[in-house]
Amino acid sequence: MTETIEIERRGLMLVLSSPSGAGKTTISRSLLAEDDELAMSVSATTRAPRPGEVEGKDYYFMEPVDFNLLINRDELLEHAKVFDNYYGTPREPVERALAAGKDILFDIDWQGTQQLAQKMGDDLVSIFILPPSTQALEKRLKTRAQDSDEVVARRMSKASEEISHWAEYDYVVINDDINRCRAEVKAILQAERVRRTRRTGLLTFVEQLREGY
Ligand SMILES: Nc1ncnc2c1ncn2[C@@H]1O[C@H](COP(=O)(O)OP(=O)(O)OP(=O)(O)O)[C@@H](O)[C@H]1O
Ligand SMILES: Nc1nc2c(ncn2[C@@H]2O[C@H](COP(=O)(O)O)[C@@H](O)[C@H]2O)c(=O)[nH]1
Repeated sequence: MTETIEIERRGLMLVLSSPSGAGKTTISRSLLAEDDELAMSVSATTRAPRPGEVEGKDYYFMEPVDFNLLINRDELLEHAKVFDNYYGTPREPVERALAAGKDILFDIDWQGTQQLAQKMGDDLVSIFILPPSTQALEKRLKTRAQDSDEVVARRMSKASEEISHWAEYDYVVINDDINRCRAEVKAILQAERVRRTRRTGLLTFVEQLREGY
């Protein structure tokens, strides 16, 4: 029987950004369902819950005054105003997961990604998801049927501005076919996990190899 060699490594932070409706939530759910080493960062937001959204699973929903408290106590790793609401990443769960060697998935906008990139450096791997066309994007937002016409129109009006940040990301994936898109994101995650600089156990392993073990 072949022995499986596990090399110790640091956890990584995988960020997905896109214009609203391009498919981040869909891709995230599917990755999480089949990957035990990956945990989702659950954001805090002042947005009202959509039908079916669960407190503590989809978001921590809160009043602006409570969101401000998190900012003042430095309990958010990053935060931003997106489409008239505030969103932020609670610091403690991320630090705990990274310390346990888990990888963490973030569904955040370009402002949050810029803040995390400054703070976390090489631990961050960022992917920008593009829709196949503007028409497809609008259709997805309408078919999702969870936001009012006004909200959909507002998000569409911001899509071009969001997309203008594509070149700030490590990878860009087009979500035309969901299976292919998911496979590409999975391949990026797999490759980043075996990046030499992340594998803290490699030095000892190689030294032992060279000593004849
Ligand atoms: N490749 C695809 N083809 C067709 N529909 C898709 C595809 N990917 C996602 N969708 C659908 O598009 C809608 C929007 O997807 P999703 O909610 O994942 O987007 P999002 O990027 O998370 O949006 P937001 O930023 O608003 O949270 C959903 O109804 C989803 O089922
Ligand atoms: N900077 C951050 N952006 C976030 C965070 N959580 C979500 N988001 C982004 O907000 C928009 C809208 O999300 P929705 O759930 O209301 O459709 C989307 O682009 C998310 O990526 C966060 O913690 N920080």
